Amino acid sequence: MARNVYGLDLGTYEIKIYDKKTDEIRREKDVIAMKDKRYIFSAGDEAYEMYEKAPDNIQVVFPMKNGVIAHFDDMQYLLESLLKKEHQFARSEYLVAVPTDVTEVEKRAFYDLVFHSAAKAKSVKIVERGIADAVGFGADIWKEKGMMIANFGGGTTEISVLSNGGMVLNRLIKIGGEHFDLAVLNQVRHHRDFLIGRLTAERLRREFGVFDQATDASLTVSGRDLVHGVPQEKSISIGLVRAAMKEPLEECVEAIRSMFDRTPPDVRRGIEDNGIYLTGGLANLRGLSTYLKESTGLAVTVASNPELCAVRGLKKIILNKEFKKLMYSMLDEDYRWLR
Ligand SMILES: Nc1ncnc2c1ncn2[C@@H]1O[C@H](COP(=O)(O)OP(=O)(O)OP(=O)(O)O)[C@@H](O)[C@H]1O
Repeated sequence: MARNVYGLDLGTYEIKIYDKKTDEIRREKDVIAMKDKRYIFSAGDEAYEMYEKAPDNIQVVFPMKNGVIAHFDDMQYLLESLLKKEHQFARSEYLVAVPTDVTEVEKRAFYDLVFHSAAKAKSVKIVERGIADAVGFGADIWKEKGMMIANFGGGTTEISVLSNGGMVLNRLIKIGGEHFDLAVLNQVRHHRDFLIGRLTAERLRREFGVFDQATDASLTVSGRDLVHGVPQEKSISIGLVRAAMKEPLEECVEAIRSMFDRTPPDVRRGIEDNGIYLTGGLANLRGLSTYLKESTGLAVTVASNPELCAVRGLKKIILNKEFKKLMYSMLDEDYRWLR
């Protein structure tokens, strides 16, 4: 008998784990800190705390890149160290949310990560992340004729069109929170000759958001003056931060529009009625829903705690037999049903 069942949403920014036994959702930053490029120094939130503050011999590494596993061994270590905090995680069953628009090799890596880890999984099942999101949102996925889910995450934006419990269209764009942060960082460097860290850039975009009436706000942040090479504090205006986010935002809107245009007419009608459902942590960005509404002409609804929507869906799928057919094993012969 399996000891426990876990739901895993392995994000570029944060890992979310649902534990059936305790009925809890845990989240931890998807980061490890290495010492002298050889030893693991710390993992998860503790490692993230060291980002941009660590001494030279400590390297802070993000094992996921653009929604897929970039450093397999580091990711495996991180997952194991998170699961070890649980009791008796060996011989458990796992349900993993995986982006749809990735290669088979990338998809397989999610499976191998769990199956061949010290977790000694009893079984590993996969569910498309867009579907987990829809279930987490509370949609009646079997009956809905047309739904569009846009998951704005830390490293990617995944757009899914669903109908009657199946995926009709899906696209993973390599634009997420970290790209917005880099855009802000570069904008501040070019226009103010001032170098800020990525975490400061994240703070600026979280503070200002992308859309509301405010035009004269500013925030004083620390960085390095590039003309004199000294640490300084400077006031950064809302206009500069929002100008930086314009380009990545427009790319996301363009992807939503083109997917909507490619959607079959019957499914489209459903989307016109329901609007777009926003999930993923970046959906918390102030003004994003208004911006998308204005630029696409569709209604927009943001999930509550949108970053947890997919893992909430995993929980429902694990607990509820009616969702059983949404999961599949990569060992099943028909696992390529989406292609
Ligand atoms: N209140 C907020 N305002 C703005 N951005 C936010 C807020 N809360 C979280 N975020 C952003 O959400 C992103 C993380 O979202 P999420 O946890 O869904 O990503 P992920 O699942 O790890 O990444 P991905 O889905 O791309 O693999 C980060 O970039 C973070 O800055």
